[in-house]
Amino acid sequence: DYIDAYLLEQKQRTTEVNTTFTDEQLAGSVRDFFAAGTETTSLTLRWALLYLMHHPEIKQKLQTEIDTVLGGDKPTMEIKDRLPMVDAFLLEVQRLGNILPLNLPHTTKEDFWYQGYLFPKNAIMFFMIDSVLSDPAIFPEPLKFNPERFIDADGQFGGEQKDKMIPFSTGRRMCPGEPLAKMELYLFLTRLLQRFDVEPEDPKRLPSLEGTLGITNMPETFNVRLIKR
Ligand code: HEM
Repeated sequence: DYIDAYLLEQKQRTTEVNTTFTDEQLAGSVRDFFAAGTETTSLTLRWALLYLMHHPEIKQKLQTEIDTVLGGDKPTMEIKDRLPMVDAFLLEVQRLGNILPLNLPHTTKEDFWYQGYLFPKNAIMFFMIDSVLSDPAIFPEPLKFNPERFIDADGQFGGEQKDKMIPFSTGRRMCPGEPLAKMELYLFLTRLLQRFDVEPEDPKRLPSLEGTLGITNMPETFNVRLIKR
């Protein structure tokens, strides 16, 4: 669909001087979508599996919610709002899994001063997502895995802490894939927990929750048992 829309737009701009709708630009955007769209969601799901193994009581809550609302029906976007615990769990996974803690690099287009510091033109800057997601002033007990922090007084997905979550960054360059990523995470997790129990290979030796920091924050390789329900 994206390529179709792009090619149509390109056709309408054939007479435009210096158009950015070039074949090279199209190849670059498609490559970006693959790079930015596959590793991110799969990495988040790997963190989700780890937290499910570490918190069987939360897994149980999620399965009860899913069974009560869906029974055996397929999850759809229409009923998503009726699964607040699923949303809260995924957001807490995004907070502690924190897959892009350093964000992506940005460059200053011109010199500017901020709080007495000069940021020269062409400086490479990282707006650290981690400085927000692990801030105890925003998220009390930030190291504690606690999806309920995103459940409001009415038992719905909401509350102040939810509004402070920025795993997709903020501003004009924030992730354009946010709606797609959220849809994928919700559909995948809900269907998985509806069909399978997620168990560690050895309950006495749970896989580590320590991440390895590169461009992304990646969990160590681990095994998981998926048992048909
Ligand atoms: C859990 C999943 C994802 C997370 C946490 C995530 C997070 C991010 C972050 C933090 C940025 C940098 C924003 C900035 O520079 O301020 C970004 C950029 C981007 N993301 Fe995502 N992303 C996810 C999934 C996706 C998906 C599914 C797609 C598309 C299929 C996507 C496409 C992009 C693109 C194209 C950019 C670059 C935008 C630009 O530079 O203007 N992302 N993402």
